[in-house]
Amino acid sequence: MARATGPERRLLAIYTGGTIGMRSEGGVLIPGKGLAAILRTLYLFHDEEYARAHGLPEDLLVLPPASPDQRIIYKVLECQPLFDSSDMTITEWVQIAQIIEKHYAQYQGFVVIHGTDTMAFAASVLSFMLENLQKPIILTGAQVPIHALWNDGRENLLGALLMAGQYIIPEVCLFFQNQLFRGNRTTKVDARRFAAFCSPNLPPLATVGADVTINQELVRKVSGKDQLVVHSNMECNVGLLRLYPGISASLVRAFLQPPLKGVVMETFGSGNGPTKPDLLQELRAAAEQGLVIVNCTHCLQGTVTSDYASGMGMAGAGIVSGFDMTSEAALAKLSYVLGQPGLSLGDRKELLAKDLRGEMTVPRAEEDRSSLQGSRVAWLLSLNSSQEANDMQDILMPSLVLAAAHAGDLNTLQALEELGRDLRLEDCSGQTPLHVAARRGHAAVVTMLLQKGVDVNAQNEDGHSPLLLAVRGRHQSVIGLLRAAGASLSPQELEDVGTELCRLASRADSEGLQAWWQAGADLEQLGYDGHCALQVAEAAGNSDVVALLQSFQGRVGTQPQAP
Ligand SMILES: NC(=O)C[C@H](N)C(=O)O
Repeated sequence: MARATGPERRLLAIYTGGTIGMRSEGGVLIPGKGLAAILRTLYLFHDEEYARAHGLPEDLLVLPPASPDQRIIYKVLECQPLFDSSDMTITEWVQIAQIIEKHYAQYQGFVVIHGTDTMAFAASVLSFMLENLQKPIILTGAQVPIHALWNDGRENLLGALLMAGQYIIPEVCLFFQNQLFRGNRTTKVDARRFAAFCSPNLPPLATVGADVTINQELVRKVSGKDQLVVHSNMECNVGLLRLYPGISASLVRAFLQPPLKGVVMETFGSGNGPTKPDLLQELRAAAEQGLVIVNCTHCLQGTVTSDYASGMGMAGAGIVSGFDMTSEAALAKLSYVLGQPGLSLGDRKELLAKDLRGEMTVPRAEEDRSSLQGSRVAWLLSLNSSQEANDMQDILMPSLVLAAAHAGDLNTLQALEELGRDLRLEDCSGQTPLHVAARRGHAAVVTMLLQKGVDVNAQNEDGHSPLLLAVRGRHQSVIGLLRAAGASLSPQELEDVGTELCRLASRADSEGLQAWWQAGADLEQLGYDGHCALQVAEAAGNSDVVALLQSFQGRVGTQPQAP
């Protein structure tokens, strides 16, 4: 973390509300206007003499000298209306991000004065909305109003201004009680004590005592050239579901209904949950219908693993591990990832599995698994001199090929193919590399495998073809590639498609319906109760889906082939 230089540092303090500026009315605290006026009267927050001597405009405040050769000059931008943060939503946080975007060039840092109740959510959302940050954005607030005699607001706000003014921290942070945290790692843990926040799975970026101690290696590095990108398109239909002992399948089903598009599921311990088949079936069905589920532990510390039989892996491959993310960060990430336009379901899950803004610790083994290049492959391929080595290659090769297909690792597949390895190998469950690549939506790998002449309609042990897996993953480009290569759904795969289409229609899942149509399914097939998807969509009032289905009517067999 570089120390900021220059005689003047300009900051924008965006005041959104919260206890820090509240006043008492009728015995309760309500957001209070005029924070800048209060700060102007406090010497620690404004050096009037300096302001006059330097002819600073009326709306600027200046801190007393923090170092002999530097002044921090700031402006308080008061939002209208001011909020108790319990009332804030993604809409307000998008507005804050847009304010930052508008003033980004003018200021060297930003402080967001915010209520504490939802501050961890706000910090998490802002961290995903603001990509390629080169300047500090520091959220702070208080447990007690700043004008009270005994309060934490003064210390917190002054600390946030000093950190934003004196250091170049290219992150969304939260400053509270002398600690600077990465914002998307925080959670509020105390309703009354001044130490209201903690960062359970990442140490603070900085700690203030007699000295300011910076945890250099934790601070994210600035990438010099990249422009700030503000992602305002955040998906609001995301939710949080906390599992508890005895939770019923019907309750889970009720919660997972449209318009919900993604859910953070808080599970027990290291990512475990009840193994009741009906509950798992609900989760599996929802995931298959395209609902994105992120598994986070409801423990304050620790990470989701796959150590137990009761792990959520039981519910199927549809559930993404949130590792050690807080629920606040997971919800924000889900909202960001689902809000990104033009991505397939597989792409979205891949993004969720990555550490995007320092919000989670991905175990090293996971990272390694996603890229097979490097020492292990090189080692394996170098073993070509002895019979023993050949035997070893024969044993390991199918899983290596499948793992490369899973990771979308085209280079490794090409290397293996050049060495004469058979890309049509299947594993013990009949899964071919094409199945795996189709399921994950890796269009480049699918193209390469098709060019090598693999069987486009190969069936795995469950009788599933690569096309069906691509449909389930809603990977439209892959569906197009497979269809162009002659793939078609088998009568067995189409057996109960009517019921599935009705479910998709009831969930307003246009993407899912489109995938089936593209794969050649007849969308007029009736479900188990004799209704078709169009009737279900009409009854549910899903007008977009009705329009989509009507546009497909009478077009069976005319679906586009390769893109
Ligand atoms: N301490 C606080 O700021 C709590 C307040 N209810 C808020 O979140 O706005």
